[in-house]
Parts: sequence; C-alpha cells; structure tokens
Amino acid sequence: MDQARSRSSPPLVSRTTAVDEPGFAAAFDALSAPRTVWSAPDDALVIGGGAAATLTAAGSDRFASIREAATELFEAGDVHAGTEAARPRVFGGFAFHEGACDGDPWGPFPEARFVLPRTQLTVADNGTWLTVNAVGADADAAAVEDRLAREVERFAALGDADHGAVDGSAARSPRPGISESRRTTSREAWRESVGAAVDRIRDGDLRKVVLAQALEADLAADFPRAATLERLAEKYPDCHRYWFEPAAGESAFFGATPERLVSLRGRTVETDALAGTTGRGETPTEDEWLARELLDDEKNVHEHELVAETVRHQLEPFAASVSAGERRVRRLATVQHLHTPITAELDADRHVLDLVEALHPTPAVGGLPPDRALATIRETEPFDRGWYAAPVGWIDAAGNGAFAVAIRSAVASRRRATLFAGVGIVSDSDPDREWDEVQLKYRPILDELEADAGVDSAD
Ligand SMILES: C=C(O[C@H]1C=CC=C(C(=O)O)[C@@H]1O)C(=O)O
Repeated sequence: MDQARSRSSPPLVSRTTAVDEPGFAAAFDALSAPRTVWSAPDDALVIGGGAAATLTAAGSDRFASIREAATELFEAGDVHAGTEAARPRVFGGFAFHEGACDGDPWGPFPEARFVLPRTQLTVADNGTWLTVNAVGADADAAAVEDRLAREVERFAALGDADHGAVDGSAARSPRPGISESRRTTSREAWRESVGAAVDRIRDGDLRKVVLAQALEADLAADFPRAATLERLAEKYPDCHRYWFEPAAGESAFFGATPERLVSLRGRTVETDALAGTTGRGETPTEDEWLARELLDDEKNVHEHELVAETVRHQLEPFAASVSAGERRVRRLATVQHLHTPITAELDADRHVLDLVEALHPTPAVGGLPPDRALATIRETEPFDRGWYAAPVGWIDAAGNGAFAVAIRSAVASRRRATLFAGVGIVSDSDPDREWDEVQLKYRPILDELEADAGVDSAD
C-alpha cells in the first residue's frame, strides 16, 4: 500500500490579491498543467494551474493517508488571503475502489491525488482573486510576492470577462464530433447482468446494486477543453463542475454532477440523497407530468429511499442531529431525479475526509449491502471505474471541505473520450428501461462531443 506523500514539504507560503475577472477560456489556457477546475453552486469558481504540492495515495487507507498528508502540508502556513475561498485548499479525488485505476484510460490517475495549485484564480461573490502558492524550497515570501506581481501582469494582459468567453460572447471552438464509438457492454450482456442482479435481489442476497457502462468515443477533431467546460457551466449551473489533470500527459477527468457527497463547514454538514430518474418532457406540462409520475413511482421511490436512509444512518455516529428535507424532484437539462437534502450538526470537530470515507460509496453509486454490491460491480462491469462515481472535491487547513460524486463524467485526451454512466438496480428493474436510462445519463457529456448536438447559440 502506498503512503500518501507530499512531493515537497512545508512550510507553505500563499499570497492573494484582487484582480479583474479574466475570460474563463483565456485564464484556463494561460495556466499550466496539471490544471484544476472546481465550481459548486454555493461556492467560488476555482481555476488552478501547476502544483505547489501533490498528495497521492492508494489502497484501502487512501482517505486516511490523504488526510494526514493534507494536515502536514497545512501545518505551518504563512498565508495572506483576501477572501475565504482563496485560502489554501487541495483539490482532487479518489478512485471508486482499490484497484479501480488499473486499466485504460486510468493509467495516469493514482487512486488518490490532490493538488495545491501553484497559481489559482478564484471567482467568488466578493470579487476575483489571484493566488500564488509555494511549498518547501520555493516557499520564500519575497519570491512568492514577486511571482504574484508577475502573474497579476500576465493575467491583466488576458483581458476581462466582459470581453472574454466566460459570458459566452467570444468565439469558441466548436464541438469536436465523434468519428467512431465503442460500448463496453452489449445490449445482450447488459440484459444478462441486470437479470442476474435482479435475481439476486429477489433471492434476498442483495437489496440494490448500481451497474454502470462505459462508452469510448474517438473524436473527429481536438477536444476543446475550455469551450467544453464553458458550455457545461451554462447548461448545468446548479451542478458541481470539475476538471482534474494528472501530472503527466494530456488526459483529464471532468464532468458536471448533480450529486453532492458532503460538504463540511465547522460542524455543519450538508449532503444529498439523489437517486431515481426520469427524462425531460418536450413541454413544461410534460415535464410536470413526468415529475409527478417520478414522485409517485414505487420502484424509483424505493431506489431513492434506500439511499436517503443509508446516508442518514451513516451520518448518525458523527452527529448530534441529522435532519432530512422533503423528497422533491431535481430538474436538470437532460434528466429529472428524486432528491432529498440532508443536513447534520456534528457532535465534535471532524475532518471532511472522515465523512467522505464513511459515506462513499452511497447506494446511489454502489449498493446494499455495500460489500456484496461492490463485489457484484467488480465481477460484472467489464471496465475499470477509476474515479467515476467516486469522491472529488477540496480540503482546507481546518479540515473543512466539499465533495461531489463524480458522475456525468468522462476521461478525455486530445482525440478520445471515455464516458461513464450507471443506474440503480432494484427488484423490479427492467433491463431495457435501465439501458435507456444509461443513454440518458451519457447526454451531458455526449452533447458536448457530438458535432450535430445543436448550434452553439452563444456564438
Ligand atoms: C450512477 C449514476 O447516477 C446515480 C445518481 C442519480 C440517479 C441514479 C439512478 O436513478 O439510477 C443513480 O443512482 C450515474 O449518473 O452514473
């Protein structure tokens, strides 16, 4: 088992200053690899470039190892941040399970990897901030301040957001188009796997399992990284959007997920149960009809309640109180989901990774009982999940953080993308309907790859 390690060692120096907001694409392109993008509906947009420190880990203790490495990294900091969101945070993610990164396209991805960006742009409610971080031998306050001054000049030369692409006003790279695509799972194999899972559920051996597929697409043109992220931001403003580049090579893991795993600020925990799916209607009336049908559908409500119940139950050992809101429908651009917001107050100070480890994988992406569901996933799926459906997010010096479940995601390199999508299987799941639901869940990413997905109205 690997131990987490920081490639450089503390102390950490961090300097931040307010800047004008540059266009998203210009800022993204101006930053060097490995790049990080993190954006949550209730949080700042962060675009990071380079790595002042990299924490990696593998194996079953990867959560604890990253927690220790982050604590060590943040132990001694000389930090001047203009705003909370620009304080040093490490951004990254975990593999779904041990060994999940063994095969393609996960080669460059460790089982856990977090980066403290060397240069970071933070677009917060109270302004836009440029931060320069340094750790170890580079961590000299005067040198960091000099570098910040140079970065401020470099970013000022990029132009501001009003003349950039962040508001969709600049010319953008078109969608690349797909020249060829391959499924990991044939319809026949899918029917068999779902049928076998349903049999096991009816026999009482399992209660629920989430089975996924992957779709590999060869791109007809270079993958337009910044333009894809901008379009996802416009179409999925209420989702967590993320982009992680491993240190070497040109691949990135990215997506726009509606599912928060957990956020912790102080002792306040927020999480979501999200499971149970239907499509979007052609008209507002049809949308409403589908939403009502979803709320009343026994199979979907059961699938959802297993998640809500488990999340509440998993939080209880940590919490002084746990409360769940009303079950409702969450409407996204391509699908509608059953959603229950859940909040808790902790009984003691905790690190966000304690909660991440306790909650992952929720039955929205794993199943019940967890061990049997995980074994079924490993035996059934003919591909490696890697970081798909696993926790991605950030951690700060206080042990606060926010993590999302990395669904509606893909790994993309210059000319290839591998997409992932899964569905919850319960006792009355129908393989063909579940197949259709997988195709629907590919849409957020597929729409950005297919050349004929519609004219980019922003151009
Ligand atoms: C596993 C995925 O979705 C989960 C989240 C929301 C709804 C789900 C469902 O209805 O099956 C899944 O549990 C995915 O999008 O790959």
